[in-house]
Amino acid sequence: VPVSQLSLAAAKKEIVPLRKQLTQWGKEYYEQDNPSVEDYVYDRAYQRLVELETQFPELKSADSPTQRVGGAVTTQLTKVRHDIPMLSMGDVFSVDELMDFNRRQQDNGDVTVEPEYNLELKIDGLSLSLVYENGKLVQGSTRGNGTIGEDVTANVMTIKSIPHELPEPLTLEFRGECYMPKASFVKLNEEREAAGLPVFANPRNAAAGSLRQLDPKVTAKRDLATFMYYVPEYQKLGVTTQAGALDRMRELGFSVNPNNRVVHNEAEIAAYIDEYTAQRDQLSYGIDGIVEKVNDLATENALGNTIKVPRWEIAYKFPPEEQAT
Ligand SMILES: NC(=O)c1cc2c(N)ncc(C(N)=O)c2s1
Repeated sequence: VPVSQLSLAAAKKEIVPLRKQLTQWGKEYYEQDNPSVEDYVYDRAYQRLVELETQFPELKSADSPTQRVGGAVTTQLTKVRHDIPMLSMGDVFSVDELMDFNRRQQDNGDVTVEPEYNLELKIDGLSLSLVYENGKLVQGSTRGNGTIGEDVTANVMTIKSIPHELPEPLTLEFRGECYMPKASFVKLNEEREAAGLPVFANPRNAAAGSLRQLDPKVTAKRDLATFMYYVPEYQKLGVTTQAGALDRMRELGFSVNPNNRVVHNEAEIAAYIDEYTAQRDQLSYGIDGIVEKVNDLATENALGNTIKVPRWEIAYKFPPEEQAT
């Protein structure tokens, strides 16, 4: 039933169990790296809760999953505060919705947004922050709940694609995705099966479970990989566009996904989405969508973020894959 046709009583009846269900799923996803439902199930339920709370603000409650970015952080790893929050992203599920987002973004009233976007693959892993001081890697951390993450410095030191030292003495944070290649995931689960250990449900959980280890020697054996994609203080890189920032990260020795593309209109956006929807199964790593970013970084800065998500980037999520029988 559309939220607009619900009575307050009916909304209350629906919102309570929905909130409990999302809190439970959130715990599984953020704390146990073992969600019991596909992302799209969670996303759809979350969207419904947002609609209900928007239509009936008197039903909003501080402990609602919509009032927190990400889940709670509960592991023995030490905590790290992200001075610049690691935000999640808004989602859209169709090209039409994506075009609506772009139109609203351009009609925002005070920031002129040139229709030039950088499209990137949305890697199915977990967010990673790397901090360098004078070109040396000093800290690695997870997103956690967006403000408080977990320190995984010793673990990231074992990941081959992460440079310990940059060719320039930069003091800067770099963000990206830590993921496990599909082939490594299959091999790891075969080994775990043979050893009578519980298997991981998907590569994302395997990456999260492998990165958030207390023992770096375990991480070292897990064949983790990275694609770096964002520099919060991009001004220090001497670039003006997101595409330029990716090139600079390649120059610095980071692993950066090669499939980004600068586009200027709906046809090019739709073509990119079709291309990678078709290629999804052939890629050696998991992707669950596309990330569209405003290419001009000054514009990105001017647009800024809402309390929970950036205004300058959006995720287009693929329809769920048919589960392999
Ligand atoms: N802001 C986020 O939560 C992002 C999440 C992701 C992801 N999982 N994969 C790729 C990108 C990208 N290329 O920007 C982003 S951005």
